[in-house]
Amino acid sequence: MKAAKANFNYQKYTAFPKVHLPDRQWPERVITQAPQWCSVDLRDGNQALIDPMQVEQKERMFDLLIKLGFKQIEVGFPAASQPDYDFVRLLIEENKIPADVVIQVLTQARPALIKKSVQALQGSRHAIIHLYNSTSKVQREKVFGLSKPEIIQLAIDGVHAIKQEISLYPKTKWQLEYSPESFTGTELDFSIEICNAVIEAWQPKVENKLIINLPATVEMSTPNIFADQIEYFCRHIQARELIEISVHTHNDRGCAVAAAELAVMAGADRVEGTLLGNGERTGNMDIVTMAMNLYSQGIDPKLDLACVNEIIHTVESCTHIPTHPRHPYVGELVYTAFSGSHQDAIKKCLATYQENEVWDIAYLPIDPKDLGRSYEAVIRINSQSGKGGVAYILENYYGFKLPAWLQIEFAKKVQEQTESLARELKSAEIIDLFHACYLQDSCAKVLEYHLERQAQEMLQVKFVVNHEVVILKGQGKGCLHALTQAIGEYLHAEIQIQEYSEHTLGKNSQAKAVTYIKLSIEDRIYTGVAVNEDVLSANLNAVLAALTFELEAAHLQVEKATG
Ligand SMILES: CC(=O)SCCNC(=O)CCNC(=O)[C@H](O)C(C)(C)COP(=O)(O)OP(=O)(O)OC[C@H]1O[C@@H](n2cnc3c(N)ncnc32)[C@H](O)[C@@H]1OP(=O)(O)O
Ligand SMILES: CC(C)C(=O)C(=O)O
Ligand SMILES: [Mg+2]
Repeated sequence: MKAAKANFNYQKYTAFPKVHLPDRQWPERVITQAPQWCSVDLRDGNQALIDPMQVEQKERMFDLLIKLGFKQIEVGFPAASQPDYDFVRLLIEENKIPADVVIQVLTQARPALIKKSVQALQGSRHAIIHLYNSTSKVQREKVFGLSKPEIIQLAIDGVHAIKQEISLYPKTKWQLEYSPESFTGTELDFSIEICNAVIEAWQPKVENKLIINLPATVEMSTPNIFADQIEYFCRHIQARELIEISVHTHNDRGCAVAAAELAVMAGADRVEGTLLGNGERTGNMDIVTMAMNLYSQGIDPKLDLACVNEIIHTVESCTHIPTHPRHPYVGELVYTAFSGSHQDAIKKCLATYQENEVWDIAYLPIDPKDLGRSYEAVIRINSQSGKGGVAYILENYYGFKLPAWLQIEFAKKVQEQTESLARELKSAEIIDLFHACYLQDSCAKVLEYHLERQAQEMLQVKFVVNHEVVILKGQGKGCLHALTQAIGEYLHAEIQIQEYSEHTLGKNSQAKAVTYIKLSIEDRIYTGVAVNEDVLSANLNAVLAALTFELEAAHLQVEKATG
């Protein structure tokens, strides 16, 4: 794209006016149930695409929306394009609309377009015809060149044209949705005036309510101001009991979800949006995010969003718009922690979490498993990670429960590696590094041992050093003590056991034992890790592994001295 010369100048803009509503009620309200959702993926989402969907793609998207549980779906703008018209016909003629689902189509207030839209819907059981016209000052004055009464007349004429067309198809249950398009840029009292005129022209009934949809066609203010607009509208519109208030927010300021949520607190009954937020400019309100926000508060979102991968796949294949890896709830990276303190906190919380208790895990607003994500991706290791994350990987994927001192030691080696490679280390690379550091085949290992319990433990142990068999004998308070005493004599050094722990690696009867040991000779520290079917062998091998280098050096000295 060729860059235009920038002319960054905030003085070109002015603040959006506040709504005078000193006794506003919405800030004290909480959302306790899901609104009526209406998907506009197949219309608003579609009209924003570089290549609008073909009938086959629309079918796939429609099937997904049904699967997720949408009961109202705006399926297109049938007067605008042939694929949109054909798709509506296909849904009706091939009986693809479930009995509890209502389709909706959009039309401008122009007689020819209304006629075609109603024709497209003929034969449907229940349909919502969605009429819109722009009402904002800028649109009235600069786009339409019409006065306020003329704009009202345009809407009224549209309602009458719809009434006339639908009278030809009495078997269909017709519902009207009216949108004063560009509501956010419209004087509130004028929005109310035009909607009252539409109510009077349509004459809604309790059993067939008129939907009045208040769009943030362009998001122009903070969400609290939008909420004020909605509450003001709800309090002043006539026949509130005969209408459903719907909102349709766009994301120009990045607050479409927040605006829709506050609008529901302010009295909206219904919310229009798209899956993952595709739509004009910065997109429509993302229904997945808003529904998951409800879910995360323990509220039934009335949509089943568990099949996240299918949602992403279908949306991407129909829109050709990739999903951001940090997209709320569904992005590839949103349940992943790279940073040390986050990993540590997640690891500690998950360790104590019991199935079916209220979810309360640091840094994870919901359980990734609810959306089919595994914990595998939760903790990933790069140079920002700490011992907690590394320990989590070793314990959860490979069964090694490193003692705290070894977590610290090994995390340093991991960090050296991530820094030198300047990238993430995959879990397989972490276990490889662990093997390379502590579990090398070349470590000295016991061939045979004999242990006799007398006043002290008497140990005889046979192992290979520098390809030669060495036999040592020692005694002590336990086998480890006996072995370090025996090796100490061989090395002419005093060996101290600083740390020791062991656990089983795995859960079945064939589970192996793993021993972690930290030894010291003077101020030198030696770490040993060993895995064996037999706990005693694991203990002995851990000591030998820690001291392999010293044993090899001492063995060479002995060889030299004895010729
Ligand atoms: C905020 C929204 O998302 S609104 C929905 C917008 N979606 C779309 O526009 C997608 C589909 N639209 C289209 O394919 C085309 O615009 C069509 C087929 C509907 C109409 O096409 P055309 O008549 O050829 O062209 P165009 O859209 O430029 O028409 C603009 C005219 O319609 C008028 N108009 C625009 N909106 C409306 C409306 N809601 N009600 C009545 N008249 C309207 C304009 O004032 C303008 O009138 P003018 O010709 O007297 O200047
Ligand atoms: C047609 C209307 C509802 C619309 O899409 C908008 O105003 O954003
Ligand atoms: Mg829109």
